[in-house]
Amino acid sequence: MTVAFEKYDGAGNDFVVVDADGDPVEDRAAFARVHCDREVGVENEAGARHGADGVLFLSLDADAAPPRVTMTLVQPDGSIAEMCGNGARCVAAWAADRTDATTFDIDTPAGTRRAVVDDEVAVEMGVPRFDPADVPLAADEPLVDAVLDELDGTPAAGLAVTAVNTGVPHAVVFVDDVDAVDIDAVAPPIRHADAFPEGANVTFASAADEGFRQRTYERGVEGETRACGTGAVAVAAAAKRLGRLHGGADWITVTPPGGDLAVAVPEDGPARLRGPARKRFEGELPVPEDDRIAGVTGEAALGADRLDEGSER
Ligand SMILES: N[C@@H](CCC[C@H](N)C(=O)O)C(=O)O
Repeated sequence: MTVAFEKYDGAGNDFVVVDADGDPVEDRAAFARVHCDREVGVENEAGARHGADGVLFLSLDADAAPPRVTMTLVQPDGSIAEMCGNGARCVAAWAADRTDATTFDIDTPAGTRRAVVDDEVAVEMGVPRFDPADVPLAADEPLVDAVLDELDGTPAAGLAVTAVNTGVPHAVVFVDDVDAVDIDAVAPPIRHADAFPEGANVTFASAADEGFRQRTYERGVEGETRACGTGAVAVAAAAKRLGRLHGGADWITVTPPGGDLAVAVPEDGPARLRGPARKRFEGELPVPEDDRIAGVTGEAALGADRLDEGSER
């Protein structure tokens, strides 16, 4: 059995998109594990890049005003993310490709988010939260620019971490140069720290001309992605809290490896995230049974098995 899919990306954060209305995928976690695999997953249009940062299962109510989309992001390890900023922007682009509308309400596990499509896509991201119960954080006080003793003896020792929830938990670390960070070594001890009972995405930021450069190691992907929207908002929110935002501009530029994102974190309202999002290609994908796809090589099955090991938060 196969299912129709489209591939979208938002500033390089890429997703397999499946219309959930009438979709035959019963085991969504198995589907995501197999097709997101960066070695053997879905190929891009040039055959140059495999896999994806997640699968968006979407249900569109085009008759609502504005049209509504229910969004479920299943990550490469099979977990469901409460929110995804670039995913939400891809959702709006997907809905705009199917309707005459330019404004959409997107229902996510983190709440409903309003998105507007023009030459780019802007999405409302909620108010960043620092309270320990909201992150969540195993602490009585917010974790702001603090060194965690539990990181002693790890490659992350001595780094100052700010914890913030921008729909999902982020640990933000400001460094002099994000490109100098050995992210696969430094991020995992923070991502799995006891301070974060549900784990955390780990976002590194360094000051740039009009904002910040960003690199994020994502929970659920268990690796670095080319962009992360909740991470970009986390950088701006943490920078604001720490007095690192200068100039008073409404919007700042946050630049992950995949392209520029614009972020606003006003005093009195939800954060906003703006940037490119577009469809790349489409096709049909086999629906796996028990993490295996009939007719796909043993290498694919090995990839799926390997990802099983990382499926716990
Ligand atoms: N790439 C996303 C974030 C997805 C969620 C994250 N991996 C988690 O499990 O918290 C974004 O653009 O925000």
